[in-house]
Amino acid sequence: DIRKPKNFPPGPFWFPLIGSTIQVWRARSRSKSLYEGTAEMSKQFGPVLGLKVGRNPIVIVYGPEAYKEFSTSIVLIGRPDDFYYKLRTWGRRLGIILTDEEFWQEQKRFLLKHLRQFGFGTKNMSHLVETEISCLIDSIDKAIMSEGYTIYDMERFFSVSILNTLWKMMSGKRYSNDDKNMKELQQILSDLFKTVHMVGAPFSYYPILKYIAPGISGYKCFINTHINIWKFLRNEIDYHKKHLDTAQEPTNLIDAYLHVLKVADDGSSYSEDQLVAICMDMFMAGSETTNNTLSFCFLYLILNPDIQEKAQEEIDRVVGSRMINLDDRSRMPYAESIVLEALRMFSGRAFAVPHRALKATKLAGYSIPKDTIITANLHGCMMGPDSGFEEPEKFIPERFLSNGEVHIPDNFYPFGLGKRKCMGESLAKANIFLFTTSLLQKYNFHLLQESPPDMEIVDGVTPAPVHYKAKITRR
Ligand code: HEM
Repeated sequence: DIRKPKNFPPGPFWFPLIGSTIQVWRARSRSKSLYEGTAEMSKQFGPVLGLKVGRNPIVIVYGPEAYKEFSTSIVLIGRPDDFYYKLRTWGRRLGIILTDEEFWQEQKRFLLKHLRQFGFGTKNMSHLVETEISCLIDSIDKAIMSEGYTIYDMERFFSVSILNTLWKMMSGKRYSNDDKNMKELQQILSDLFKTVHMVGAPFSYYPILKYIAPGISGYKCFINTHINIWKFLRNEIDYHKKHLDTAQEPTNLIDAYLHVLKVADDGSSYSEDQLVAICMDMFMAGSETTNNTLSFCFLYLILNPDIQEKAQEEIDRVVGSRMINLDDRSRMPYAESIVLEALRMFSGRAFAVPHRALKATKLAGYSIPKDTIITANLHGCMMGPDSGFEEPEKFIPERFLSNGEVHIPDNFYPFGLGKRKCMGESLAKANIFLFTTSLLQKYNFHLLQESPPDMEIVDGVTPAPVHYKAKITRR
């Protein structure tokens, strides 16, 4: 314990070499997930928890007050060396150069400007999502036709459609709902997210595991996923390079980037590797998050038919049978409250993307040395004792309504706060709103009596409900 930095946040004893790994591992095994395990530790040691896993000091904040101070700090805004912590070092060795944080601001500005140009956060985004919904509805209608109902495995129900809404802006391309390659790629990504964790993976803390237990430590899965996604992105970028016409206005982000690359100075942050890195980050950040939030949403909808009915009453009254678009959102507070409650259910089981201290600083009066990794267990803000949400485990959309209008409490930050706030908030919310309402407009979602959903949560980079099925009938 003597090696703890002075005034470091309180936490369990640090053993030589392994730090507090055993205590974290025990807490996780007791409560079945890392978010619940570290929530227990935060109750014991306080809202700013000091840990050490392997060689790495890690601070985990819990609860609204500590979270606000952490995420609005102007010092705690770095990312770990590599985006998903030590894991990415291996990506680099494989030739996958990842987004360097010095360049991030310039790249982020570029990304936001151009994604907007291709539809992000604009009216065009509504059309883009509507196209995907129409395709999904066509395939459900076909499946329902013969028997009058269909049964879907909800784990991958939305995945290709959701990725398309992002990929259309990034690459100008969409994939069919049953595209085998895309389904496979997403399955690989989803497997990785279940094997590793936002705060790292066993092999990132104990490199020896790569050699003695490549399977169990998640190492094999990590390498396979990166190789597969990297190959996919490289092919995509090569295709764009081959067909690039600089005389034409670009119509997607990859082309816009390649245009800039042609005229960029040597000293700028633009490079082809950087483009691969951006695509990789967007691919990783943008699909599983929204997909899993929708999985939580539909799980609670099939468990609560009365909530489906209330949403359908609002849809029928406000929209009728025409296609729903984003302009309808302001007139549909009940549907909007379902979106917010689904986001609470997802992020209440998640950790924020880890940050790194750019220099030594203070947090809640404790000393945080330079390069300490800090993350937030969002359970504290969404479901914890200080969250302000009553009966937090229950799906109650009405908690976001006051006098019939949407009311968002102060400590509700599913997309983070401050400089490192999520870039995809508008797309994620648009997708969750439009997919949920458009499907409820046409269908009822039922519990499958013979295989009721297990209410366990799959722990990992992005939490998800355990695999469940739903029976879908026309309304
Ligand atoms: C339900 C869906 C989503 C949730 C709950 C979510 C949540 C978050 C959170 C909590 C962060 C970390 C904030 C921090 O570090 O303080 C984040 C970062 C990020 N998200 Fe999302 N996100 C979602 C969807 C998306 C989508 C659709 C995209 C892509 C368009 C996206 C792109 C990003 C990026 C690029 C970052 C890193 C930003 C940076 O480092 O500056 N996210 N997200």
